[in-house]
Amino acid sequence: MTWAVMPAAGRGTRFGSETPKQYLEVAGRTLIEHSLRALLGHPEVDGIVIALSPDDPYWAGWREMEGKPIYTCIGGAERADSVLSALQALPATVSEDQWVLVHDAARPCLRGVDLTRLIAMGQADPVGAILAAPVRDTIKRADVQSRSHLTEAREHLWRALTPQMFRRGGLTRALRAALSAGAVVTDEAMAMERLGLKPRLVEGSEDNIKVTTPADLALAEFILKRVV
Ligand SMILES: Nc1ccn([C@@H]2O[C@H](COP(=O)(O)OP(=O)(O)OP(=O)(O)O)[C@@H](O)[C@H]2O)c(=O)n1
Ligand SMILES: C[C@](O)(CO)[C@H](O)COP(=O)(O)O
Repeated sequence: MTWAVMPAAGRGTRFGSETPKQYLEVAGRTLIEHSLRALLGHPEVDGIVIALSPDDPYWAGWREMEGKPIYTCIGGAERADSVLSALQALPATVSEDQWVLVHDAARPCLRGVDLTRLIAMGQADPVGAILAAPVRDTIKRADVQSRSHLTEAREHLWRALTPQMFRRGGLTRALRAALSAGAVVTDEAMAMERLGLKPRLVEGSEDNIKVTTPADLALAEFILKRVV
């Protein structure tokens, strides 16, 4: 069985709305509620800790959903700080060896079949696993004038998604080490990679999008009304 943590303390600056994007509504629910239901509706997820911004007036105050407990904590300045805060706020009954899923509140389109595959492959792996999507476009590396000067070999390029699944203790130690070294850590796998560990990439659905800009919100609505 697994627990989950959800970084939901962002302000959505790239989205540009007064209301933080995780509280915007699509297909009848807020993004955070879609993301919570995708996790807590899965039979192998036992409960969740959500990291919220300290002055969050939008949080609905749920204490359970789909019969699973919801706890909250205060997030931090960066996403990694929020994830670490939520890991530390997990119940004491969640042991150091227990698997934990980290999923963005801003990814409302997570499919149950992808979560099932991630949990199965992650639990069989010595390091852990993340959902990811193979890159389908040609990738260019640009110079300072935004001119293309190199084309990356794309057969080994993936886009990292969430959830990302690691053992509570190992991920906590990896994030603490990265943050105390002042490293920029944009996902959990990066913290593990810094320690020389190689998380398993588990192919997930292309439509498990992260809502970052208004165009993404319209796409999320289309996806949620059709296939998820
Ligand atoms: N200090 C932060 C920053 C982000 N997040 C969360 O991490 C997820 C992914 O981050 P992102 O899409 O970058 O959200 P924001 O930081 O809100 O967006 P922006 O960078 O445009 O401000 C989101 O669910 C966001 O709420 C968080 O918990 N704590
Ligand atoms: C964790 C993540 O969603 C994987 O792609 C991504 O790194 C989050 O980046 P953001 O800039 O915090 O949205």
